[in-house]
Formats: sequence, C-alpha cells, structure tokens
Amino acid sequence: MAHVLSLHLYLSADASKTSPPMPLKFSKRTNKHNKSISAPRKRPPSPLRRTQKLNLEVSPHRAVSAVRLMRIEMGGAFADLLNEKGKGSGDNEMGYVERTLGFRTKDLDDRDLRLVTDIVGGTIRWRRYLDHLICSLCHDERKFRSMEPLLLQIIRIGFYEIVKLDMPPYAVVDENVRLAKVALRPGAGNMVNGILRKLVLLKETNSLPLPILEGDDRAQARALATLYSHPVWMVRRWTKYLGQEEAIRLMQWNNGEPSFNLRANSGKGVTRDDLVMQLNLLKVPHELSLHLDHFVRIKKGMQIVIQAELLKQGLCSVQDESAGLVVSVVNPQPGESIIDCCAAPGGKTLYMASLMDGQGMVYAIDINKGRLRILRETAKLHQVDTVITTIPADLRVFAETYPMKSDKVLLDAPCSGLGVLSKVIIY
Ligand SMILES: C[S@@+](CC[C@H](N)C(=O)[O-])C[C@H]1O[C@@H](n2cnc3c(N)ncnc32)[C@H](O)[C@@H]1O
Repeated sequence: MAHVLSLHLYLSADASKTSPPMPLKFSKRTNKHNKSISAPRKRPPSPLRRTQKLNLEVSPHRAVSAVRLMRIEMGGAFADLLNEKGKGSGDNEMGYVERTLGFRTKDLDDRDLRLVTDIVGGTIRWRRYLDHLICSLCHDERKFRSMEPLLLQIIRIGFYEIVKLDMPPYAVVDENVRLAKVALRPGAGNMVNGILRKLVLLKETNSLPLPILEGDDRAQARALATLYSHPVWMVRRWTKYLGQEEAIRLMQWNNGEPSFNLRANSGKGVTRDDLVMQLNLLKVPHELSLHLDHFVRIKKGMQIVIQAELLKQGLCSVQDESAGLVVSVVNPQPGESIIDCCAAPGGKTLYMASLMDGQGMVYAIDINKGRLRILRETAKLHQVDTVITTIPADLRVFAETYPMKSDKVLLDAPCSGLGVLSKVIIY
C-alpha cells in the first residue's frame, strides 16, 4: 500500500546546490599559558624550517594525542573525524602539532596511529575517572581547576596509560615528563614527574583514591559516575529504569573498545565475499554479521582499512548493524519510491539506494545543506546517485507545503545518540 506524506517534489538538480564546506574552526581560550591552537596556515613550511623544528626526543604518538585532545576539548573537533584525518592529511596534523607545541615530530607510523586512536578515545571515555584521580592527587581542587590545558592533557594521557592501559609505568613517566619539558618548560616536567610517580605508587599498593559506593541514591550515583566515567544524570536515569547492576553493565560496555561494522557496497557491485577477500589480504581480523548479508564486524584494523582506501574508493562504508537493521525493515525494492525524511549524512539512504538495482528513487530530505552535500558526494562515489534525489528543506515546513506520495517513508529523527556512546565523545 502506498504511504502518503504531504510532500510534493519540486526539486531540480539546481535546488540541491550548496555552499562549499566550512573549514574546522577552533575557539581560542584566552589563557596566558595557552599555546596557540588555531588552524595551520595553508602554505607548507619550507624544508629548512621543517628540519629546524623537528623534535626526535618526544614520542610522536603522545605529542599528537595531546594536541588532538586539546583540539577536541577547546575546539569541539570530533575524535572520529580527527582519526580519519590523521592519515589522509598528516601534514595538516603536523601543522597543528607545530603550532600548539612549538615543534614537529617525526611522521606517525601505523603503530603510532593505532596508539593515538586508543589514547585519544580512551582518555576521553575515562575523563571523569581520570580527572577525579588527578584532582585527588593535586590535593587542592583550585590547583587542578587552574591547570594549564596542555599540561592537563599530558597528565591525563599519563594517567590513562598507567591505570587503564597498564603500560610499563616508568617508561610512561619518562616519556610524558619529556613531552611536558619540551612542549612547556622544565617546571611542567617536574610537575608531571611528581604526580605520575605518586600515581604509580598508589597503583602498586592498590590504594587509588576512588569513591566508595555508599550513602543515598544521589551519593551512589555520583560514585558510580566517577567509577565508570559517565555523567551523573545518565547514571541516575539508567539506575532508575534498569537497576544498578544492569546500569553498570551498560556503562562497562560503553567504555569498552568499540567495534565497527563495514557494509559491502552492492551499489557498486561489491559483494560481502569481495570485502572479506580484501580484509584477508590486509590481515584485518573480522567476522560476518549474523543479521545482515552485506555487513562484516571488525574490532581492530580500522586504520588499515582507511589506509588501504577501501572507503575512499567506495568499496564499502562504515555503518552500524543497527542502522542496517532499520533499512532491512524498510526492505527497499527496485522501482519503489521512498522518502527518507531526515536523511543526512545518508548512511541509510545510501544503503537503501544500493538495494534498488538502479530502479526507483529515494528522496533524501534534510535541513542541513552541508550534510546533504556529503550525501550527494558519497552517492556518486558509491554509484547510486541515479536513484537518490536530495531535498534541502525543513521537513516541518516542507511537509505542510508540498503534498507528495511514495511507497515507503523512513523518518530517522535526531535522537540522544546514547546508543553510540562507545564511539562518540560525551563529557
Ligand atoms: C539522526 S540524523 C539522520 C541520520 C541519517 N538518517 C543517516 O542514516 O545517516 C538526523 C538528521 O535530521 C536532520 N534534521 C533535523 N531537523 C530537521 C528538520 N526539521 N527537517 C529536516 N531534517 C532535519 C538533521 O540535520 C540530521 O541530519
């Protein structure tokens, strides 16, 4: 049966033209200690300047992690976006490193890149827990609150490496002390040395200053929020609806290592077997999705997939199985017309289009022109652009104004995003 939405299609190719993407912008805090974190200049530095500022003393992955954390915290950049950019625009990344730390490091190899991803993601996921420990070891909350941002990021990295990654503690202390000395000043190195050594001692004697689960609901929620590094309101809500045990399980899952799904792009004639063959060649461990024919799961090796350009060539997409399951409910058929009401950046639109064998149309509506532009570009890359029409519009106005009929309607309205906490940053 045809579904009716009061929409009318008025769009021509012209209507989907959008303005060019805005560059990432970073708000600058006015802190006398702050190093600059503004965007690097376009012009590449001369070879002479590059060599002069190259620092081979500090471990590159720690330097880059510290700068990424600064960018995320101060500029609101997204961790996953930065991870993708890490490889593709290494020069750009080193530009940020140089402007923030005052020197360049040697280029990151694959192992460094994996460490950066682990450290940045983990430090963000465990931030509340790490900050509790740092603050406790400072003995003075004001000292903690007024700590200069770069110093704080270096200390957070050290704490994360020691407490959560179980890295050899004295190597961690040495490396982070060196980074603080070179990037800031000798006194900052001494501060890092003192606090990290205190932490190592407390960890070795099993006496980390962690909150105890006691008192009324509110006090217990605060303790759990610190122990599992989640916002207090979230802990209270989940404890209320799920009970404490289940809430803890959910928080542990959120803070675990995220896994990713890849979807073979059948629109371009790529089968899951083809994708599996590529992953085998790249030695990326994977397993088949139990629920969806086009999907595979990977835990490690995302950087390898990015570097091998499987995504760039449009052979596959990163897409959660949960998103794929929504499309399997819509069950797109060749020849159908489908309205995707909140479509951008287009994960579900593209999957639906790839199942239509080049026949029919997915009308992709979204209020955000920039995200629709990404959808159009990806549709071309995936060779499904002939069955997608983008409509930049506010659905609320558009649905009232233009009646439109279609076989199926998908409404994927903005949500809390709490289901993807292990992959995104929420402080
Ligand atoms: C959850 S995201 C959609 C994700 C998308 N379905 C996918 O699979 O990639 C929600 C989208 O709704 C869009 N949106 C929010 N308010 C809207 C409105 N009033 N009209 C149209 N789109 C809207 C946002 O711009 C955002 O892109």
